Amino acid sequence: MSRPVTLPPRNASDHKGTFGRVLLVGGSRGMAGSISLSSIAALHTGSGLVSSAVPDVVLETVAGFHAALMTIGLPAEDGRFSSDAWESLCGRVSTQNAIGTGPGMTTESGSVAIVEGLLKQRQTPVVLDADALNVISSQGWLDGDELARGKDDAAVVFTPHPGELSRLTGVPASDVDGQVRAAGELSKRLGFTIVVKGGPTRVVGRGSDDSPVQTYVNTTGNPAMATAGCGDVLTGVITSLLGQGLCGWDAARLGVWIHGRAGDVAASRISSAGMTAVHLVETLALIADEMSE
Ligand SMILES: NC(=O)C1=CN([C@@H]2O[C@H](COP(=O)(O)OP(=O)(O)OC[C@H]3O[C@@H](n4cnc5c(N)ncnc54)[C@H](OP(=O)(O)O)[C@@H]3O)[C@@H](O)[C@H]2O)[C@@H](O)CC1
Ligand SMILES: Nc1ncnc2c1ncn2[C@@H]1O[C@H](COP(=O)(O)OP(=O)(O)O)[C@@H](O)[C@H]1O
Ligand SMILES: [Mg+2]
Repeated sequence: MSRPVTLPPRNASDHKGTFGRVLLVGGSRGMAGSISLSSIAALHTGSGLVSSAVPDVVLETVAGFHAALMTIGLPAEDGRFSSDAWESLCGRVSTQNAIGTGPGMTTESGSVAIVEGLLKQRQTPVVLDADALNVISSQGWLDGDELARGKDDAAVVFTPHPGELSRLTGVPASDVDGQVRAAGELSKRLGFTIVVKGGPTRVVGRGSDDSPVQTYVNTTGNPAMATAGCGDVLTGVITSLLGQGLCGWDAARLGVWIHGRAGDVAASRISSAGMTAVHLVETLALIADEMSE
């Protein structure tokens, strides 16, 4: 198996705290499934403690998807985060080993405040996906270098699909090479790791502060994964691996590898046309040990 990096084996003395406390922030009325998939994916790839912070109106729905999940209801308006949601969330940020945000959260004012708050803090590693990326492009936050990460700052990982990457960089989704180049420039300028999703997925970033920006081409995954929610699952996987102590570059490479591997196993056990993101997230639990030494 050509895993890009491995996790250490579990020791007899390990406890849930050993494997990280992570938080997934997102969802809205109508898109409660997205952040639930991310959260369950984090549980199924080894995180010790997983919480979902969601608009209060969808708390019961999200909690009902998985008994091991903890849920935090944040202030909501019209089914989505209201502008004071960040105020309720910000005190929890430093208690987490990693945070993933974006799936299903819309780009309204409550989400803008959450994404801004998570980008301004530099202590907790973050994964930004879906509407979190759409907020960043609509606000023009990548225009300057204000968000650039230094060597003591926690990792930032972006997980755009080609449509989201086009909004971030202006390079059309049809220009795959141009998108990877633009992601490389962004990564070099800001110090982020960028997952350019597709078939195949590429990870652009650097392993350490002094190494140049590199591109890793993933070897797993298939078009059976072209079904709603498979990207939401990836958000949770990478968040989980950051929470287990991997750097952005390693978490993203191992994350896309195990995610694609689960997609390959699910497609062969179910069917290419019939597998869904629910099958994908269930399969992750069956094969998660393939990430370990
Ligand atoms: N169960 C749930 O709750 C789920 C909720 N979800 C939530 O829905 C929200 C909207 O997210 P989204 O990704 O569906 O829509 P959007 O950001 O408008 O992107 C689509 C645009 O990009 C373009 N595009 C070009 N190439 C592409 C490519 N390879 N892959 C994908 N797109 C590609 C594409 O072009 P076209 O298809 O027209 O060719 C189109 O113009 C978000 O909050 C998300 O988290 C989902 O996660 C699903 C499960
Ligand atoms: N043809 C394909 N080959 C390999 N992987 C794919 C293919 N189509 C989709 N995927 C994978 O599925 C995921 C889709 O992500 P995304 O578009 O964000 O979905 P969603 O927002 O519905 O969850 C990505 O990880 C992508 O790499
Ligand atoms: Mg997505």
